[in-house]
Amino acid sequence: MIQVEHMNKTFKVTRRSAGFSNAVKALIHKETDTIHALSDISFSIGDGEMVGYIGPNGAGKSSTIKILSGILTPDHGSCLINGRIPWKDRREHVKDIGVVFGQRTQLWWDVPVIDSFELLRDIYEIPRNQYLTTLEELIDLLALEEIIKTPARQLSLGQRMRCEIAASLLHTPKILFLDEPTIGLDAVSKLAVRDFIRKLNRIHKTTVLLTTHDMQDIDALADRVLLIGKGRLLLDGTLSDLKSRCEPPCATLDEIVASLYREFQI
Ligand SMILES: Nc1ncnc2c1ncn2[C@@H]1O[C@H](COP(=O)(O)OP(=O)(O)OP(=O)(O)O)[C@@H](O)[C@H]1O
Repeated sequence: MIQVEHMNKTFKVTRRSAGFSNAVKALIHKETDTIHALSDISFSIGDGEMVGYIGPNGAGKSSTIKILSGILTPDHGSCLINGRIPWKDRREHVKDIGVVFGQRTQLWWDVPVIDSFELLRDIYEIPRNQYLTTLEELIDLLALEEIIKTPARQLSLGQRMRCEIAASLLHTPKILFLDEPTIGLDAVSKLAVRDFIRKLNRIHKTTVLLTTHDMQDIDALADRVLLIGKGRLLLDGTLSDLKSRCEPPCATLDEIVASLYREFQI
């Protein structure tokens, strides 16, 4: 169970003007701007739900995932995941969650993927028998047999993403956070990733929170959608709720979402 209440997050950034003299001035007198990444965000997600978290660039999606993963601390508000506060109970919390950031890797670049998996087994202290059973299932479902002995740097993006997803699940977490897992993937790889996430949810009842700009991911995977814009939660409903808000002639999900972004001026 994920419970987020009145969560706020700001970032302070140093204001910089172009030119050498301004750079010198900035060394002496720093001016800062405050970015309101998240403002009063509340939602809850039940066990086994698959929820899409959508919004335009800079809306606050990754900041939310980082807070839920325990990487960032919010300024105000509460967040409880399976009864734990992510950034305070990090050691225990990470055993319950898997995280995939589509734009980053958790695999060691120069070693065969299987060696990264072994290292993760040590880090998560996964009992060997449990590890071997999970690994066998992941190799099968994600078709990793042919690529598992290859160093991550030699893999295509689609192959690497399948390995990233496997890496995030070796410790059989109950919750999976996916931040743009299909970014840059070709049609075949996207379908493989979507198919796997559906199976994972069906077989293991894994809770999935998915951020993406690909509305076909949402169509294929999300039972429920949270729409965020400028750090505020604007909609929480099913995909049909979302579709019903758009006046015709919205034909595609992209058009529906674009019209919602216009409606909410985000
Ligand atoms: N470490 C940081 N320092 C300063 N500002 C940040 C930092 N991380 C995020 N922000 C700002 O917070 C806001 C929300 O960013 P966030 O990455 O959460 O958005 P997002 O919805 O994931 O965007 P995208 O779809 O482009 O990935 C943006 O204005 C961003 O510039």
